[in-house]
Amino acid sequence: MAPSAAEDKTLELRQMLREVLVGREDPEGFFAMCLSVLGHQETRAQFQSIIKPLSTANIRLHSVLTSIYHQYFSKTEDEELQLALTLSLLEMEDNQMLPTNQDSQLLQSEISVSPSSFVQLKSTSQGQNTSSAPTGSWNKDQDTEPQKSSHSVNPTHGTDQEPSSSFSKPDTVNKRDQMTEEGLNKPDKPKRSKNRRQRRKGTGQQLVGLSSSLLATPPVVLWFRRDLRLCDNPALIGSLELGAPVIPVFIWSPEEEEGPGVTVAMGGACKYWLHQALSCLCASLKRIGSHLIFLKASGEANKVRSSLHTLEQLVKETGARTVLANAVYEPWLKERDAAVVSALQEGGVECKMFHSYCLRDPYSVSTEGVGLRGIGSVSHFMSCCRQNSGSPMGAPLDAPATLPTPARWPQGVPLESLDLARMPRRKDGTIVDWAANIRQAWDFSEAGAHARLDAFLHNGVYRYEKESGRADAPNTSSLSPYLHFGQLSPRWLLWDAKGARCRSPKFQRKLAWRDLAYWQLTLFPDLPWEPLRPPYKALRWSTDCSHLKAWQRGKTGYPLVDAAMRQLWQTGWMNNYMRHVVASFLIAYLYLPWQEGYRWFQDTLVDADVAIDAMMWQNGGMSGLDHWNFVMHPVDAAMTCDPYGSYVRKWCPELADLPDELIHKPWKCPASMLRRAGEAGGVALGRTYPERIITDLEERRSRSLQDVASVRREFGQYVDKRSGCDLLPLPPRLVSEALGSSHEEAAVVGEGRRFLLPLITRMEFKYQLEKPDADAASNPFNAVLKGYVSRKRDETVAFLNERDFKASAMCEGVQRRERLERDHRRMEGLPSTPSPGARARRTPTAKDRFSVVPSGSITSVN
Ligand SMILES: Cc1cc2nc3c(=O)[nH]c(=O)nc-3n(C[C@H](O)[C@H](O)[C@H](O)COP(=O)(O)OP(=O)(O)OC[C@H]3O[C@@H](n4cnc5c(N)ncnc54)[C@H](O)[C@@H]3O)c2cc1C
Repeated sequence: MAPSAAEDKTLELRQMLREVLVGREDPEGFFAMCLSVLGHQETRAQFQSIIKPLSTANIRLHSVLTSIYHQYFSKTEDEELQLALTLSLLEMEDNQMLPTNQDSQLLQSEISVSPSSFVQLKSTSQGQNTSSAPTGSWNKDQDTEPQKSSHSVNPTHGTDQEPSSSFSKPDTVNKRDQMTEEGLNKPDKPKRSKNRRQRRKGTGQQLVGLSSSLLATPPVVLWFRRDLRLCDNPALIGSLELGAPVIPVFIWSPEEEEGPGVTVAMGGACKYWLHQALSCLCASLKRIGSHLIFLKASGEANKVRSSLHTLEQLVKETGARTVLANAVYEPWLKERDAAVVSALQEGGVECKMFHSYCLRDPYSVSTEGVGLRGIGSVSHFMSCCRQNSGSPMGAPLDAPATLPTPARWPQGVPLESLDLARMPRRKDGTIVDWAANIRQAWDFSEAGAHARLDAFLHNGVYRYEKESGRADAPNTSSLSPYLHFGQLSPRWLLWDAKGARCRSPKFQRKLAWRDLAYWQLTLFPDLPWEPLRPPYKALRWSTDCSHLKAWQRGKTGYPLVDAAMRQLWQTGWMNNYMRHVVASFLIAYLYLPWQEGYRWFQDTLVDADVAIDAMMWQNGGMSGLDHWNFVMHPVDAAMTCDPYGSYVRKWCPELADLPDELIHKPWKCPASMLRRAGEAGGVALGRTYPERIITDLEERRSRSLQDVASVRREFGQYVDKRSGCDLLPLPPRLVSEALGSSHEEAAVVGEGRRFLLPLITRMEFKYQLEKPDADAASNPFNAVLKGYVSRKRDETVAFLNERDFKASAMCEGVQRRERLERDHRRMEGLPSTPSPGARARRTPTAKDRFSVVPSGSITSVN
């Protein structure tokens, strides 16, 4: 009887084990191979039996492999598995799990871009999309029939073009080596990713090389937008599958990006990044024999049509019959894309969109079967994804080795003429190079993204779970700008994060946060400017421009806030914890409207992202779907994020000589200490470093709470009488999901009756509603987060763990000694000693030295 497929795989892995034994493969590579061939569950079940022969042949190797296995399937696995399932990652198709040595078979089998990556703009349900996915395939028979020195194939695909010319099989090895040199294929990857890379190559890298006769076929326009990469780019691979020359273009259309409201979609820092990223992408395309055409959206007064107009001209000029792109999800851009697709298709041009910007297409996420309770939290969002798991997202795709070029390139404009990296000129004609520090801080290329990812997975990720808030150490990935501009796909990131030696569930969850933001934007297109909770629109916000300016420029007199705002100004970035600190300061202490913070971030962040930024500022501004359950104190927060003051020393060098204990509160320094600090004559508050712009922090907090209580009372119809929660007017899409009706029906129902949903609401606000004039100090749910509380808690937990362990070890030792003593006395016929249980005991209290009884209250951060 022929062996089953599963037996085949096990056999093959046993053979591979020999390679490990003779040192041709390393243990990690072998383990990665098992994961890749057998999948997660099977590896877990079978790995021990596969490596069993080693337990006699090479015990050391056996124990190394066993420890890799145990490390991988550690106790955090369940959480990870849950996340992966949520994101449909584990449901990959079999042909994506083929091992390295089946690559050659892949050449002959159908190669397709993951169906789930295709998004049809006209349809609303993901299910419909899959059926019409682009399914370029290789003709097996022709592929094996060499024509001169090349293989000839006849690609068939879902478009009305049927190119019949021949392909030449490319020298993928050389090309791949070349790519590796350029850093695109991540030369430093640990061995475990090698197999994955080769597998991805199977799905994309062989799809290259055009013979000259094919150049006569109509070209494909590959429209780059926020997917400025070669790796894991479904539209790029989709264009290769069509077997035609490819014209990569980028169209700059600022009005379309901006949409209908005040989104500041492309601020100065982002434009600068975009300029650099485009230049890098162009260089990468040149390395694979292609080119990037830059175009400015042109034409009609009706701005919604300007990209369309440019594309129509391009199609006319080049004779292209197909336009491919990866979808973007801002509602106004989706609308624009829908108009482009339908107009082009009316003109006989096939137009297809692929899905890759988020892990889940936000338009496919539904609350059906989950309900609306807890909406706005990432847990609720993940439940929605789990309950309504869309198509599997498949494995990441490798970059192609070459890209077929057209016989004649269309006319483009120089990148500089898009005016993305504009530098003002001084009167004397010299240029104000405001981006010099940004240039120094970042590598704008796709290779730079991969290098950062690798660096993070080898280093920062080990501290991510506990110390991602530290501002003085690079414990987070800093990948946000690359994700924003699509220089790194979230799928690639998640894939690598899951395959890394140290896997942080908290980090992987961040990608769900990212998806959540896009989902919220699709539900509430005015998220960037309109508070979602109606009462908070009426809050008494400050109009003090001097406060706003001081905040923007890092001159508030609070070193932690100033350091973060200066880091933002100089490098275009700060970590998540610091964003919370400065946002809390703006909103809870300065009473400035969150929209000001949002707009400043949009202008200065290199990762400024309309969806994420708006969601976070809405939440911080108390009017989002979720409420931050904390307010960061501008001084105490430093205990968590900058305990030794090194972050402040870096960004506020004028304070560098102050001692650690006082660097976050220079106003507490004795005058003599200030005078002595610093080389250039000390620190002079108000001169070399600003005085605090506000000093009455506690009072301001109280007023902020009282203001909230007052608007919640005034707009009582938006407060649930029973639970005290804020009520949200539901958008039609959520109503329809809740009622199980169509959007249109829901809109009709909604017109007559507004549906209000209770939202997660800060306990502090609920209490304040009952005692509107109480001050913040007397509110038992006071949300101000004292940095040291969480640190102290961590230390207490660590201490208890250590003590518990030591205590139990000591106890065991004592018991053993007592047992031996008892046995000895029995054998010697001696009287037994009194049992320890008979001794008088006293319950330990918190006052006892080294007591294990924890004391004090603990405030937790979400
Ligand atoms: C007021 C405020 C505004 C923000 N504005 C933006 C913004 O414009 N653009 C932006 O990308 N992030 C924004 N964030 C979220 C977060 O601060 C950044 O994503 C993060 O600091 C980027 O650093 P990192 O890549 O090292 O993150 P990591 O911790 O390494 O996380 C990895 C990735 O997960 C995503 N991510 C992390 N945190 C969040 C989050 N809370 N919500 C959604 N996605 C998240 C990002 O894409 C990030 O790159 C904002 C947060 C706050 C509090």
